[in-house]
Amino acid sequence: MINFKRQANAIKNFKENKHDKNDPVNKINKNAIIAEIKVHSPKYGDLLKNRKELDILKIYEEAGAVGISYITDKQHFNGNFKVFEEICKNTELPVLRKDFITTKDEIEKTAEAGASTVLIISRLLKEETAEFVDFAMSCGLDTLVEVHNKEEIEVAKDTKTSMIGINNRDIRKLELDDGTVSLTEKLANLIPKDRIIISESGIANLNDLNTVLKYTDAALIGTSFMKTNFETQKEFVKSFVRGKYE
Ligand SMILES: O=P(O)(O)OC[C@@H](O)[C@@H](O)c1c[nH]c2ccccc12
Repeated sequence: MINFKRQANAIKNFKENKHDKNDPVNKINKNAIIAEIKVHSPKYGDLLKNRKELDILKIYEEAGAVGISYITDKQHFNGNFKVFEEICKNTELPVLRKDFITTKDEIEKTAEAGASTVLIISRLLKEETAEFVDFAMSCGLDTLVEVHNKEEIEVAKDTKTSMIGINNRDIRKLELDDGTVSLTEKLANLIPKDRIIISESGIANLNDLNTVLKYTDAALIGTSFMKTNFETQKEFVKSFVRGKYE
């Protein structure tokens, strides 16, 4: 039986369109969207705006997201590990932990929290990237290895990671750049098709989404989902999942 709490399985299943046709949400799902509960961004400041993370989680679930992402980094993104644990406990969707992880202890902690996937940033871990992927897999986690240029794709290809994420933003600029989806267009063809390819960051509208999904299996979106207000958020996310504005 396929374990849908595993992010890589969930995306594959989504793509092959094998989801339960009787399920009213899945029936109309078209695009595999990992929705990020992003409470703060270095560029826009507070994105939560008095809402509750778990309420946003419900909205993302109801809108048909294929997975959830949460940034636990406190310094730049005001993340909170306790909130991350709560998110993992309160959803059947696979949850991705985003942080600037450089120790194996943090990977173990991620697995213990009940996450599905851990982000491994090749720019940070360099020649240790493959070892961190192996370690995360031995803890029962899926891995998303993040890349931003050709050299980093070479590093990612030398690992056993099931998923490779092209970050359209440059993490060295800590999100003060807008990111450009043309980076996905440029780099995606360099990644072998046996890996699940995810386009991350700077996806603001359906045009951007359609562009990246020509080359990738899934898209990871935070800021533009968080910037819509609570009342319209579900419809907005749904429009990305369905690939059309209603
Ligand atoms: O808010 P955006 O532009 O939709 O991006 C989401 C996500 O890709 C971004 O938050 C991110 C990508 N890689 C990271 C590494 C650490 C912290 C955050 C990130």
